[in-house]
Amino acid sequence: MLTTGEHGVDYEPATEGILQRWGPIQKGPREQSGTLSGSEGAQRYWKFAPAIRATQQLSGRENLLPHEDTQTQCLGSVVGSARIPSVLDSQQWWALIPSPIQPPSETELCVLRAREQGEAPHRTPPPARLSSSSLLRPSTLDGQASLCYSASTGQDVETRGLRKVIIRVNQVEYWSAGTPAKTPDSHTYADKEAKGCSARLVFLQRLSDPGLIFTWIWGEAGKAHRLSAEERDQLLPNLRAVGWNELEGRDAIFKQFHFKDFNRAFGFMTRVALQAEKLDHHPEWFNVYNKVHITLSTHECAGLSERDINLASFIEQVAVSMT
Ligand SMILES: C[C@H](O)[C@H](O)[C@H]1CNC2=NC(N)=NC(=O)C2=N1
Repeated sequence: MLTTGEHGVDYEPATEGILQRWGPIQKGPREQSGTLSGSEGAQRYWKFAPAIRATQQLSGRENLLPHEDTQTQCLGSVVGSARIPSVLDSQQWWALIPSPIQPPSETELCVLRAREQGEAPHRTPPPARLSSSSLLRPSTLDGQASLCYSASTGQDVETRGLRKVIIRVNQVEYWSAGTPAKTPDSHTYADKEAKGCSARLVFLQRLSDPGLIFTWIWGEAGKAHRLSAEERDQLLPNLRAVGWNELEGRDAIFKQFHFKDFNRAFGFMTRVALQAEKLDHHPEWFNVYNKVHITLSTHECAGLSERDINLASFIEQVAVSMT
């Protein structure tokens, strides 16, 4: 849908909450939109208006003036854009500009469809070339949230281009204070007062870094609960589509993974193990040579909980990056 902006130039408004491919991140000094003048300025402003507005929404700051001098690209959610201190100047702001050129990839479409069906995990895992994908969603915070991500190479996240991760809970910014020299590979936000708050996550990365995958995982502060029939209808189809099956006689899900060799199988298990420990949620598994069989269930509630769905989704992403 095209909308006519204040300056009479058409632009496509951003649709909040929908995963889109973003164009170059435009870096610029803080400026008021009033300093933009002439048709070219207006055109550029309105072309970028959705992203700029999203930036304002998120940052609570006034307009940005984008200009093109960076190779950096980003995939993200239209939940907005992020205030990203650049390497050069921590006071600079960044805007994420949605690219009108590239249509969404099949994977993104799958993610979109999955989201439409209730924001369940990936239907199709992201291919290696896709630099990012996400279970990103504005969500209700239940006291604790974890953000984790994995990279397909052993390089640390900083060299892979991640600059900043921001989570906002009720407009308050968490996890973004300062410019970390190296972003840790997971964050946990925990606040029992935050129950029922809405939270959003924003991230950036360079397009040249394939395989860096983010998972946005909502943990639970309280006791795990067995998924209701309704929750299962919503969450399980996407996992079934990628080979997870419910066990008979036990409330658990199961999948067999095959890798090229033991190295990959064990690398996969190592990464899953580290994440499992972080989440304090552990798989039951079996490995022989290149095969890994995994069963997920939550002991605490003697059945399937959202923790299993989240862990399965993480496991999927790791498995894809190993093949
Ligand atoms: C004490 C510890 O937090 C619990 O035993 C955790 C550890 N890992 C777990 N993993 C699984 N799959 N289910 C659990 O209930 C569980 N509980």
